[in-house]
Amino acid sequence: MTLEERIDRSETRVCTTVFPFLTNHHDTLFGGKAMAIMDEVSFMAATRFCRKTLVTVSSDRINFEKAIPSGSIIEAIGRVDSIGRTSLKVKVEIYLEKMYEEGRELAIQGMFTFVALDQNKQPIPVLDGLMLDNK
Ligand SMILES: CC(=O)SCCNC(=O)CCNC(=O)[C@H](O)C(C)(C)COP(=O)(O)OP(=O)(O)OC[C@H]1O[C@@H](n2cnc3c(N)ncnc32)[C@H](O)[C@@H]1OP(=O)(O)O
Repeated sequence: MTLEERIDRSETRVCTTVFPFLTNHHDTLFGGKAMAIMDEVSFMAATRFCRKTLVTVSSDRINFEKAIPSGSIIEAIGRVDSIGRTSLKVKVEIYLEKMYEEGRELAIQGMFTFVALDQNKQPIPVLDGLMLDNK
């Protein structure tokens, strides 16, 4: 498998309905809940990519571009964006769909960085043991 194929295969999508337990006093998706969804979907994508123990080390520039009303459907997509030595970055986008209309739009995006750790919680190379083709 090539690196690009491994990235494609590990792309992770999670859909959920914005029910009231996810909203704020504006009746829109609470930013902190959105960030939790983004952390989890990016964690799953990163783990599926390298199958190693990972911790979140940072999140970069999360842009809340559109408010997401209660009662919407959202889809969070996590995809490995770049790979360092012991860390990797995952781009996350959240798309907003209205329940009774076709189409969707990008509402939130951000980047999450994870570090691969060994049993002693020390950073280890992300790509070690992945048997990648050079194709
Ligand atoms: C899934 C979860 O819920 S995890 C819970 C939340 N996360 C945590 O508790 C993690 C707590 N943090 C830690 O344990 C430590 O910071 C560690 C182990 C992640 C990193 O320790 P460090 O001493 O910084 O390790 P080190 O300096 O070797 O850096 C390791 C890698 O992380 C990268 N890194 C470290 N800090 C940051 C940062 N703030 N932002 C981006 N990358 C970073 C480094 O550039 C390096 O990447 P590279 O090898 O690809 O070049």
